Amino acid sequence: MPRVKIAAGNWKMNGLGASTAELDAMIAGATGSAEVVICPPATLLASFAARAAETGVKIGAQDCHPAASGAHTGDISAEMIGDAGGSHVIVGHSERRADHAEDDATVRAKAEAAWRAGLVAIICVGETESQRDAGDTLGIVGRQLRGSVPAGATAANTVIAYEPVWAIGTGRTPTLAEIAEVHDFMRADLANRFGTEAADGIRLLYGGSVKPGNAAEIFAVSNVDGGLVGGASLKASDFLPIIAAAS
Ligand SMILES: O=C(CO)COP(=O)(O)O
Repeated sequence: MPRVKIAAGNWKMNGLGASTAELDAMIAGATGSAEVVICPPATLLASFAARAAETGVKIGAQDCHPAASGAHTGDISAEMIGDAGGSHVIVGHSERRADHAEDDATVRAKAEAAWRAGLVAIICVGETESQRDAGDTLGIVGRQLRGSVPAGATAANTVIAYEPVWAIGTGRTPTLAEIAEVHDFMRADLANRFGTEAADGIRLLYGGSVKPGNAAEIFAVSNVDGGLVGGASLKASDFLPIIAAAS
């Protein structure tokens, strides 16, 4: 079965109440076949989910705690995300791996928490520049995949995002051949673990300096099923052409 492409927006620590106008424009303009997921900061999750209800746009969070509730000041659980109307949650973003020392075991626990709450986990992996320079890209991505993606991953509960750390927010991207190499490798690695059928259904997103000008060529690469977009997902004028490129 052909995989429906996803245009996912990660707003990171950006967005205030006034940004609702951008969400509204995205909802109005997202008319193609792509699945659209917008992940605003937690402060906007419930209001965005209410606005996007009954539209084709889905709302996700950017992180969750592994536990369902408890004494974890400042954290939010996957159950809370679902309660607020979210359907997806990003886990293991490189900014969280770096800023909050999240390792693969933590990311795996967060993905399991997402599933427990009925959310789709968008699990991020990707090498740093020095790891790529050392020729270690596939080793790192393979290790992160095996460590971060829990047993039981299916097309329905999991999306993987390959985000080379050096491409995030830099305007630099790997070549199309380099993206293909990693995505083909990830598909094969998932097939080894979960079987061909599950692996064939899991969407593999590319993230890192996806823009209106490069989205179509990146989304046409073998085993690229859409994008996880940071900066260019904040404005409808940038994100709508990216959604169109995924449609
Ligand atoms: O980190 C990213 C999405 O999660 C990518 O960010 P940019 O699109 O701003 O490079």
